[in-house]
Amino acid sequence: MISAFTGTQIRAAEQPLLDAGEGAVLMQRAAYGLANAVVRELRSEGRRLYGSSVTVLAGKGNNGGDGLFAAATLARRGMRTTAVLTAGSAHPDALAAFRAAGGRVHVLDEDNAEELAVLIAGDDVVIDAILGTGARGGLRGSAAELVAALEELRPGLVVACDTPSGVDADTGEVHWPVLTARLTVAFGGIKAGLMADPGEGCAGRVILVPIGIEENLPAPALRRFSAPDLAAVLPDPGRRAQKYTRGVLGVVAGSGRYTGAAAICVQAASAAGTGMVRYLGPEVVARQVLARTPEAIWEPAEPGRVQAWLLGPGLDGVERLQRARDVLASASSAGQPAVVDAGALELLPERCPPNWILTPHAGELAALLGRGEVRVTREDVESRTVHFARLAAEHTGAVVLLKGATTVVASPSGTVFSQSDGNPWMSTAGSGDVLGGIVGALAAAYAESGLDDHGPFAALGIAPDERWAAVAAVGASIHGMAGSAASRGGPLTASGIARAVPDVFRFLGEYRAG
Ligand SMILES: NC(=O)C1=CN([C@@H]2O[C@H](COP(=O)(O)OP(=O)(O)OC[C@H]3O[C@@H](n4cnc5c(N)ncnc54)[C@H](OP(=O)(O)O)[C@@H]3O)[C@@H](O)[C@H]2O)[C@@H](O)CC1
Ligand SMILES: Nc1ncnc2c1ncn2[C@@H]1O[C@H](COP(=O)(O)OP(=O)(O)O)[C@@H](O)[C@H]1O
Ligand SMILES: [K+]
Repeated sequence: MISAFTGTQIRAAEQPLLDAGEGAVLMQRAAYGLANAVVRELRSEGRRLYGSSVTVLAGKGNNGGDGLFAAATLARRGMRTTAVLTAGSAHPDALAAFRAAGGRVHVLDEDNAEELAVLIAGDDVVIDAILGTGARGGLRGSAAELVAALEELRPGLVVACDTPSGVDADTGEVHWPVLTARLTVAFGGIKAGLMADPGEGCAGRVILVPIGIEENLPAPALRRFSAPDLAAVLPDPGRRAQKYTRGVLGVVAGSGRYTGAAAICVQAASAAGTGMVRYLGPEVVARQVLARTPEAIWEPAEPGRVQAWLLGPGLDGVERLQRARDVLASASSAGQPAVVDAGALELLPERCPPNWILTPHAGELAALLGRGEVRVTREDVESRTVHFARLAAEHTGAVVLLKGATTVVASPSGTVFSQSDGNPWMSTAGSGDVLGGIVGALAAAYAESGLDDHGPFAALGIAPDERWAAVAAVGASIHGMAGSAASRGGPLTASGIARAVPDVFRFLGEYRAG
């Protein structure tokens, strides 16, 4: 698992070493890692170090110290180096080292921000070391002006020191302006704000430089499944598997108006390895569902046994909504997991069971919170994704999967997962229905087994009260990977994402085997 931590957690992990007088050693390790990352990045672009230029934007704290020490190393290796001190003063030892290595220093003031921005934009590399985990709020005054001007000028390779200045390291909230980084070099632990939107969008690729505090780190604030973890947890039918042990998913979706949503989510659930899909809906929709997925079973009356439910995609009309309400009530009393999307989100009881997974986008989450008297807009949710996903999980008692470029999953216990495996082509109609089908299929597969203490989630150290959130995160990741496979850099359709799902399972299966 990829782990991420709050600034407070990282600082607490640093404290014993600071108390032991090792602060300078930590900073040297960070600076060395940062300088090496810049060198590797330049070389990977086929550029020579000697004669290339770098400017470090250095704030007055330790983040600026890291940046100045790193720039001193780069100066010694032949780069033309400049420092812009954004707060007048800087870490004394780091500044001395930088000057001793031959670096040039400018001090940002009220009048020279635009002029400096033009100079810096001509450099090959810009290191953003203005603010790190000690930041309170965003950039202000001349530093804000400089960064805003520089961002407009589209500078060369921007490397953020520990975190892009202006991104809240804990939450991913962004205080504009921010210099969008191509690479962020994080020290000791990745900051949680680099794995949640909108912060993740400013961080570029994130690499971790260990600095010797790792043993002191507590349980992470946020986790992400990577390919080996997915391979380890994916349902793997045993030799004597049969369709009922693989998981049966009941689907309440679609209406005369939105037939496609039902067809797509059933197709996706089938593609994601469910043993059987039972479709509950009107005949006119069922015809389309079966035309696309003849393997599905249409249940016009009381359905046969199911292990999990998916409700909501394309749901509309009084009669259909009442059916969904009845199914939710029986799922609740039977203890069955349910994936609740779109139209069914407004049918939720005040408290949901912890094995229900709600899959709103930002607008739907704002509406959901509004029912609990939290008045927020879609934009509010988009700017504080982790905060509002957690709040909704706390209020509803269910797992909340908030869809987006980065999808955040909050469990009612407070745990947060985040996945970012897709691409912007996936923002297309029906894409969310595919996600619903995938998560529904996984919920059915894991309902019978897999989530107990002998299952693969336990083996990854995921606590019992985090496991349904983990299932949702696995679904989000498979959805993103299928989107990437379907897109290969070009447009895609939701059906194309669904068709690519078996390839993702195959890829991960080979990963497991090899
Ligand atoms: N601890 C360690 O040994 C290690 C730490 N490491 C590194 O240190 C970083 C944390 O360093 P840090 O704690 O010095 O804080 P940092 O992020 O540089 O900035 C805070 C400074 O800026 C100021 N300031 C605050 N907000 C502001 C704003 N909005 N706009 C303008 N100014 C603002 C604030 O001053 P104040 O306003 O409080 O007077 C303070 O002086 C961490 O991210 C990592 O890179 C690594 O080297 C490993 C070892
Ligand atoms: N920019 C993006 N990058 C990656 N994935 C995205 C992006 N925008 C949307 N998605 C994904 O596409 C899906 C869209 O779902 P949703 O908003 O419910 O659309 P619809 O209702 O049209 O199906 C979500 O799973 C979301 O995570
Ligand atoms: K920074």
